[in-house]
Amino acid sequence: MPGSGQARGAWGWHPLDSRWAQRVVDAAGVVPGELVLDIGAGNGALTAPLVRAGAQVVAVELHPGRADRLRRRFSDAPVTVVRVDAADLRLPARPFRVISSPPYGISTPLLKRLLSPGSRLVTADLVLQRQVVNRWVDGRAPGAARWSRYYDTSLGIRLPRKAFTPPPQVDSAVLRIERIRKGPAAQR
Ligand SMILES: C[S@@+](CC[C@H](N)C(=O)[O-])C[C@H]1O[C@@H](n2cnc3c(N)ncnc32)[C@H](O)[C@@H]1O
Repeated sequence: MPGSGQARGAWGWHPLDSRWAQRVVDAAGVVPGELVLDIGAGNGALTAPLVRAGAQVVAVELHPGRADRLRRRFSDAPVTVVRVDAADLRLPARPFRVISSPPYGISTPLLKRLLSPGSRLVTADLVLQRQVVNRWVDGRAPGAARWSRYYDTSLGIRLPRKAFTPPPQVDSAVLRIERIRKGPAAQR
């Protein structure tokens, strides 16, 4: 499969209700001017409250129609829309945050990428399947021995199924990741 986003069914989605999107952004505590990646931005459910919070947003969206709609919707806002597979995303060279509700099917490769050596990730607030969040919080996720030296993980807000339309079959929560120490390449 050329990119995880092109897997069968990857375009099926569960957009976040705008009130829940606002809660996710409020809980993340954005400081105006921060660089925030919204990965799998869809129609901009999280992008909109991020803009209101004063973030400089990079909205990553692979679907061509959704990427076009994002460009039109946020043409007057500090939003850069990037149409790319999240698996191939080039990470910013300066410190950045991620606040996103990505497709659940790409959670693991996305997290591996964000936590890879040299990443300037400062925090991530990711809406994920609750089981996946538990694995990351309990230190059972792949590569924990390495990344847990540099990052803390914790359970953020829990989202009821009705926070999405249509409601998914699984429970969701925010996985909060915070850098505690600079990684080897980031120290240079
Ligand atoms: C679960 S939806 C969430 C949309 C939006 N963040 C929200 O909360 O309403 C995930 C989005 O990721 C996009 N997507 C799917 N695979 C992708 C990939 N590999 N790279 C980037 N975006 C992808 C889908 O088109 C969809 O818009």
